[in-house]
Amino acid sequence: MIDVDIRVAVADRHRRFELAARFATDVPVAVLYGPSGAGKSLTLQAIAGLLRPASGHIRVGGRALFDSAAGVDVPAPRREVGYLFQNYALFPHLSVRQNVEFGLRSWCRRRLAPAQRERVDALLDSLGLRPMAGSRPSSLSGGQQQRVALARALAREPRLLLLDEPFAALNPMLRASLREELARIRRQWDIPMVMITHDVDDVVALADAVFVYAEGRIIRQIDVPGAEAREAVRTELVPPPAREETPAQTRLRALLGSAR
Ligand SMILES: Nc1ncnc2c1ncn2[C@@H]1O[C@H](COP(=O)(O)OP(=O)(O)OP(=O)(O)O)[C@@H](O)[C@H]1O
Repeated sequence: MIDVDIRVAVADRHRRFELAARFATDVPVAVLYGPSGAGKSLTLQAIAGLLRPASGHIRVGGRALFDSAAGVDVPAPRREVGYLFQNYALFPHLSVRQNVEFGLRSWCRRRLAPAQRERVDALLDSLGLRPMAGSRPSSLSGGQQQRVALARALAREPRLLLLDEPFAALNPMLRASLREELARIRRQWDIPMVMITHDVDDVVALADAVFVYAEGRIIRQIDVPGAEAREAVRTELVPPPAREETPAQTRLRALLGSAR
């Protein structure tokens, strides 16, 4: 179960944004969906421990990661939450294997334990990365880089995986195959996921519940209880038909037309 109820304010010199996100779910794949700038990434950052809410709580599997009333704020590295960033954020000077092993090493523990080595090998195999384990990320395709980032996020045995638009940088054909791969990986490693996407096809393929954002709030929850409900979500998420043209729009269209 993931249980989030947070209020966060971010501001720079010119603007301020307030997020008040609240959702609780125990589905395998929860999707955060909504327009750009609605507060989805800030929600993931707060869950990962990269952004401190002003108040509220974040609980994963019954464990409090943040609770302002109880004074709990578990540091990011101890949250056991994997985070797959939009741009993968791989280390360019490390090989594929070193990237995957990165989170398992520390300054005092240079060698991996046998169980950790086994997990890294299993992840490299499972994601088809073994042949390129010694290569640098720059020599890999976008889809391969995405798999390295996924393997790295899974290597530390997270209790929850956060994915911020994991397919955004990929071409449509690759997206379709990586969606299937992600669904398989999720089942194989049995890890719940919270994923941001703008792509209704991602929602249809993967989501068990959708939380719809607008202007810093979750305005709607759509449950996807089974395979037959999947396609129905598409119609729920399609934007409403355009409103009838206003008189001002008609004038503008006429002006633009006559200017040609
Ligand atoms: N440090 C900051 N200072 C000021 N505003 C910020 C800061 N970080 C984020 N914002 C603003 O907060 C709002 C929500 O940002 P967020 O990244 O959560 O949006 P999002 O829903 O993930 O959008 P997208 O789908 O485009 O990634 C945006 O308007 C963003 O510009």
